[in-house]
Amino acid sequence: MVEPFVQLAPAKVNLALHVTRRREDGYHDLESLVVFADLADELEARPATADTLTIGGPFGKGLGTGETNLVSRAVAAFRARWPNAVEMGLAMHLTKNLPVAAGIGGGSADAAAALRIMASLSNIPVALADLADMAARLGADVPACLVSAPLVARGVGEVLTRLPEFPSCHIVLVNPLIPLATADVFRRLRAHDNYPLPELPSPLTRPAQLGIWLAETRNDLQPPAVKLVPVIGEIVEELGGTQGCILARMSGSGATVFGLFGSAGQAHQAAQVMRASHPDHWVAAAPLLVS
Ligand SMILES: C[C@@](CO)(OP(=O)(O)O)[C@H](O)COP(=O)(O)OP(=O)(O)OC[C@H]1O[C@@H](n2ccc(N)nc2=O)[C@H](O)[C@@H]1O
Ligand SMILES: Nc1ncnc2c1ncn2[C@@H]1O[C@H](COP(=O)(O)OP(=O)(O)O)[C@@H](O)[C@H]1O
Repeated sequence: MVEPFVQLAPAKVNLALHVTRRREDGYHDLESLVVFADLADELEARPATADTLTIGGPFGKGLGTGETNLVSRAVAAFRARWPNAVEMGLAMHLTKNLPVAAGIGGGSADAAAALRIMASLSNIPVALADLADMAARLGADVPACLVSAPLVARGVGEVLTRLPEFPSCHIVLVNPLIPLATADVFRRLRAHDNYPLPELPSPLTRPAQLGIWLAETRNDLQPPAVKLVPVIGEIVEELGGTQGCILARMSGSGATVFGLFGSAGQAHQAAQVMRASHPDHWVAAAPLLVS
């Protein structure tokens, strides 16, 4: 049996997300502090006669394996741009551990993982800038997911500034398992020209410092999302009240809510509290990826 090529597709968390402008093309410019959790989908690839995709894992059910899947789209985009770079076919298997349409970029992370696999198997050198360009065409969050480390994203997500250092933090994610379409949330947004992110402290090394900065920021998509799914507001309040929680807020366009903690113990305790009061929600705790 040939060992598969494996890439993790970590969950994205928008610690802050300011919507700064509505553009002519209908999209919105954002400024977002984006981090990634040590909690991921897993993509495996084995040499095969043709490209195929199978899906398993707790959130794999109902997710199409055809050309609408972001993994298939990423592989097809890579092959169209560099037709002879990867000569063998690839049997891919996606283990879907992250809820779908949840504001934590699972699909985008899967696409980025597929691009990483293709680039690592390529027999010609692929410039990172070309890969990032392809990522941006697959989806607004895919360039950030290629990096999977703390960064500030601007534009619709294609202008990235990596952060040189980031405090060691832990995160709790709670999702009520109500999928929320990004387009619906933007459609409900009333204020389109909010102020940009304040300047980050430098160096940024302590969770408390991050907490002070985050208190000056928002997720502008949270109010419209709460209108569509009111339980998001209740989760923010409850998670925010758990011991040691620096900040609770919605990620992306929702419906996942994160709680930020300075220690693993506090995060696991908060996760237990949330599991006990919401046995029907998805609850996970993990460290943030900081390197
Ligand atoms: C909001 C964010 C923040 O990280 O995360 P998610 O909630 O999706 O995880 C992303 O910008 C989401 O990016 P992505 O998921 O690729 O968005 P798309 O599917 O392309 O967007 C669906 C629709 O939402 C609106 N949209 C999306 C992004 C944006 N910057 N402005 C918009 O107005 C557009 O109407 C678009 O047609
Ligand atoms: N591999 C994939 N995993 C998840 N969603 C996918 C995938 N491929 C395509 N999609 C589609 O992308 C949409 C956004 O999914 P996802 O990235 O999980 O959410 P979000 O953008 O809210 O973070 C879903 O509605 C889903 O139908």
